[in-house]
Amino acid sequence: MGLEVVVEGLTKSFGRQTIWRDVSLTLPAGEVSVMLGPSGTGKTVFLKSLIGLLKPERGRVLIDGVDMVNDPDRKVYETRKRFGLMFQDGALFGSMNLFDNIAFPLREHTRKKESEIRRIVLERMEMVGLAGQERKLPGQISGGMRKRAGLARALVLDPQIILCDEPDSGLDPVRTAYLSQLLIDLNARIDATMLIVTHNIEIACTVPDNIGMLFRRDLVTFGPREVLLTSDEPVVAQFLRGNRHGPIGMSEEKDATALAAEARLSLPAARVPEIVPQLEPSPGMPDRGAVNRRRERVLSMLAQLPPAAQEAILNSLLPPARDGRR
Ligand SMILES: Nc1ncnc2c1ncn2[C@@H]1O[C@H](COP(=O)(O)OP(=O)(O)OP(=O)(O)O)[C@@H](O)[C@H]1O
Repeated sequence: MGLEVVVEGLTKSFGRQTIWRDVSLTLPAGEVSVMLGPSGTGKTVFLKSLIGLLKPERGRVLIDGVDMVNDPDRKVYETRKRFGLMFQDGALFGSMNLFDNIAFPLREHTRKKESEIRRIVLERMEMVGLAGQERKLPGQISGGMRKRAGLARALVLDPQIILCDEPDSGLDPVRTAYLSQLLIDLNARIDATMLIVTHNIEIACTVPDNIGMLFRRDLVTFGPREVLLTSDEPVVAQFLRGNRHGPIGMSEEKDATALAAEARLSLPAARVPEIVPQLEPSPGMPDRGAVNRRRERVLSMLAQLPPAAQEAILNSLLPPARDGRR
């Protein structure tokens, strides 16, 4: 099963620019979480801090007893091997074919025989729908295929935690829907803890068990998906609706004058997305182990959640009616 990731009081700056401060959250073991946030709010910096590639000034990131911020490099390096990382562009080597790209971490970090490497690489390529494409170069395949190749490479060392940085960037809506299903199927198959950074509302509404959001140097919220999806926080509502009106501006924050002018206008209400059911694994896939664990966890915290989130959670636990509605 995946590992729990506990983040406590994390603060990161570059020089005088504070990226975010005092961020605390727990990625529950084996569950899928999404981190939302407008461009430039430090989502990628957050991912890099989890794996110890960037060092926040304050706070801890605890994974199986190792603190990725403060422990010696040797321990951090060992724990990093338990992560699988999927970067925005797949981060493939352009001169290597897909097989060699995906085999790279195995050849670099293990002493496995070539026959074993071949078995693992072909299995992971099959998992992400790339069977038969081993000899293609990254330049000869589509962006979506490159992303799936990046995902296959992230899987070869059997990671217990998978971090995906904007897996949907550059994909059309149909390919994004396939990718969402692939991420859920993957979670069902390997039960890894997953954190996906994205701007994509479709992914946020259908894939994760938990959702968080970074804005203006703070973690606005992190918790069961129903909390953010029913939130009436202006920044959350604006982000979910993809609306110009609200605290998020072109350069991340609007100044007080612009906000006051907006408040004086009476603006048409934008469409509020409904809570849609979370994706389930494809037919033939195992059930997700995370579902039962999450149900117990969320029910134990129910009384502390806002009323709208409580209602949405209880509705989601009801058996579907004959017409498929809850
Ligand atoms: N190594 C670095 N040195 C200095 N500043 C950095 C460094 N890495 C990131 N930053 C700054 O940190 C801020 C957050 O960047 P980050 O890439 O994490 O944002 P993001 O939320 O992932 O954005 P996007 O959604 O556009 O990818 C930006 O202002 C960026 O310029």
